[in-house]
Amino acid sequence: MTLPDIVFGARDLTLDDVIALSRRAAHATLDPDPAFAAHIDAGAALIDRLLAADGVVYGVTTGYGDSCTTAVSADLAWELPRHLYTYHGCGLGRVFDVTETRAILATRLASLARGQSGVSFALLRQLQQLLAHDLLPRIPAEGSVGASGDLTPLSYVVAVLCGERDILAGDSTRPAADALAEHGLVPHTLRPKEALAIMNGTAVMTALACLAWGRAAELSRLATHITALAVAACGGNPHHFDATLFDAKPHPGQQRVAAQLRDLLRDTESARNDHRLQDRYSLRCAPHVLGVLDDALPFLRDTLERELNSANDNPLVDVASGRVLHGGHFYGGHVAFAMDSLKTLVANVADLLDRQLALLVDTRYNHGLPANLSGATGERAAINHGLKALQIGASAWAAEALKLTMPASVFSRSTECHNQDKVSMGTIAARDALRVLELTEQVAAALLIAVRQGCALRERLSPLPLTAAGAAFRARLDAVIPPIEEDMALEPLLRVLLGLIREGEL
Ligand SMILES: N[C@@H](Cc1ccc(O)cc1)C(=O)O
Repeated sequence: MTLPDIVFGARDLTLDDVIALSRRAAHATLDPDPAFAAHIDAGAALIDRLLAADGVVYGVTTGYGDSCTTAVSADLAWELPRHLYTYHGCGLGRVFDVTETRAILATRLASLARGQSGVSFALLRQLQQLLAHDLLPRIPAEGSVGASGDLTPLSYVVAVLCGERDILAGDSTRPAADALAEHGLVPHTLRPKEALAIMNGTAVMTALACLAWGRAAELSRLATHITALAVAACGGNPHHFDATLFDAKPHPGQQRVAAQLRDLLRDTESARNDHRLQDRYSLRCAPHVLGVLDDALPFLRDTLERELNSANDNPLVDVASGRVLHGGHFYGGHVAFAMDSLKTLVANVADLLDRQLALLVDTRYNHGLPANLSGATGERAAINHGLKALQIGASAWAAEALKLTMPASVFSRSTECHNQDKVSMGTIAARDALRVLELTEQVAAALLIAVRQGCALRERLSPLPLTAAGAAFRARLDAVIPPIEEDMALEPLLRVLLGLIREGEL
């Protein structure tokens, strides 16, 4: 199968491009137009010219950050970049997985391809080659305050470009030098500003944010489908999602969720429930919970795509005016806000689904279904406990997700001798968001089992109010989830479902 090309330099990148590259579902290339290479090299040439003319360029002939008042002599300027990535080699924590690492490389390349970072085309080529050959730096996840960019994690990218440190190799690692040589790549010789240009930006948090956004969008759709089956299994009321009702409070995302529920649930007069006109909130207000996420996603996409397609290091070069522009675009405040918001929105989905499960297993609220949705009958019912532990597990995962919603951005610390005295913590927010997504996907996996079981049990009592689309989703679940008559250890099934959720196959 030939993969589609994503041509860096030819157009802006989308979130979907980053996701595709992270899954190796697309191939990274550089714009072959010689004008692109010339445009990039013009930035590096400007640094050379300024250096020759007045001898002082920040981060080239000076120390870094607070050390910018320390002069570096011309003969040491070429050694300086190696020191930058070397002293930042202090990351800890888990190591980013292959998907995250590919997204990080793609995100940094997108930024440098703007041509405002004063780097050479050869550096872009080397970065593109890492992606093309799937040579992925081993990057520890912790140690960035998210302003000054993701200095420490990105130092691992620079090191590998130069043939130092390690790349990922299955469950292990191997020396980058060997891997580069195997692919006929020569370690890159950094020009004076190049290490700073790679490290001094928001690529790690932005890459993680792109992946988180994709998973959240997927989850929003899945949670809506789960809700439809939860309403059906619980003997709930499809009329809660009436179109006229939702026109009265027309948040577009909320309306989309309600419309999707109408698409899945049949609201006939006979489906109306005379003795219980109003269901509990986790069913009745599902569009009001899921709709907030759905309404936020387009806005968050805009924010993240702007960051993705920005020159976000410091200093920047403006070739047209021949100026070096000193600023703070490495500050990831927008990504921090996006991820702090996203994790709250997603954790609310975990909570909603957990509450739906609590209704389904409880004979006081599930309107006629057996306790814990156990399928066992007769004498055997006494020893079977059905989904009792699954509900406890879902509550544990939901609680852990909710606990992680503390905003990261408010924990700014003054760092680096008070040069970086206000920082974004965007990378921590993005890592939180990914963890919250993981936990919420676990809750969703539990609900898939519960609604599949609940629908089968409800059908013994009355027909399900499902449309063709609703029935098709139910059939999809029936194909992967067995009915649970006798108690079973559900971990293997949960892991299969998690895989399907993450591949977007439900
Ligand atoms: N982010 C700083 C540069 C910097 C780089 C490395 C450091 O260790 C500290 C600071 C700036 O551009 O102002």
